[in-house]
Amino acid sequence: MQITITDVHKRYGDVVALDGPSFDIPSGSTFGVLGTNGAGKTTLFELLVGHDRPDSGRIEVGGIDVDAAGHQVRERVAFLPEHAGFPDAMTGREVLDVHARMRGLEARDDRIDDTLETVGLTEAADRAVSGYSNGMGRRLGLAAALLGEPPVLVLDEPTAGLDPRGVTTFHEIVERIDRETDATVVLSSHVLSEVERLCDEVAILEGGELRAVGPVDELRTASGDGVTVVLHPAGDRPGLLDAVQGRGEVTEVGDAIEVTCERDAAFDLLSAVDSALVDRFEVREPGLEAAFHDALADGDDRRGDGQPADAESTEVSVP
Ligand SMILES: Nc1ncnc2c1ncn2[C@@H]1O[C@H](COP(=O)(O)OP(=O)(O)OP(=O)(O)O)[C@@H](O)[C@H]1O
Repeated sequence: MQITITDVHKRYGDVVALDGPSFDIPSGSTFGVLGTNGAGKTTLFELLVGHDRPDSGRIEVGGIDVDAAGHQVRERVAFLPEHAGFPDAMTGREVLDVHARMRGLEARDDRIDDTLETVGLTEAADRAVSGYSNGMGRRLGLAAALLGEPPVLVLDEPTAGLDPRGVTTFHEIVERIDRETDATVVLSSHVLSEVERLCDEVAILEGGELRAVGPVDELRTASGDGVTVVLHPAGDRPGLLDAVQGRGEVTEVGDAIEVTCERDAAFDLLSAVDSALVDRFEVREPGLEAAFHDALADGDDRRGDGQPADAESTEVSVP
């Protein structure tokens, strides 16, 4: 089921949470929403699942406007919020039974058994949720979302806080959903390797704006490889700046001068400077991480500050 996001704006008081992103999420894809902290990912998801309304713009799920027909959309879209809680005294099976009844699902017992199996909670189904680990709780949340076999599944940072084994289990479940169903899965994550593994396409948000969107393979290739040469000038700094000018992207970072260029141009750059001034090389492989940083840097350039984004705003986990 295709999702279309068109020029969506949302403010909370003075804070602009979404500033007009427009993109399509193809039917049946696994789609990643990436971004810095506060980029607007959760806000977008809250609007997408009909929990909140945009100030302007439009989100359509399978051609239906979420704002105009939220109840129809809620039947099609299941949401795993970042922090899903369950009553401690209930068992996993009881939690799913309540969810199934609330949605008026038929053949509840069979569906619950199947879903418990899908998320690997069959053994723990009749234990109280209070004894579940963090990862089991997340899988129970996913099971609740999956019960009605939704055509759209929205997962907000589904693996945040899970240990490596929990993360792997979650990845395997999402991959199985991708393989075995036609569901459109939309997930957010700060873990770029996770998005690279699971997602066909991604959108990159920053400050509520869309910075990049497209198939993971294309973004990865477009990012290209490159080399950053870090120079420590001794004495003639203007002369060194002159020598590197036009040989790459030149940035002054404290005392250092950093020049980023394509791999093939690195030899010309190095022959233009005294090798004693070269502090180190950083070789960048093409990949989603490079694409992510490129997208944020493009946004900085458009804003005209020319500075790399600050440490907080570029926080991403790259295991
Ligand atoms: N209910 C709210 N009231 C006030 N401000 C809000 C509210 N919800 C979100 N915001 C603000 O809107 C901006 C976008 O927040 P959002 O939670 O959508 O970002 P995010 O990309 O999900 O961030 P994170 O990666 O840290 O979870 C932030 O500046 C946030 O502080």
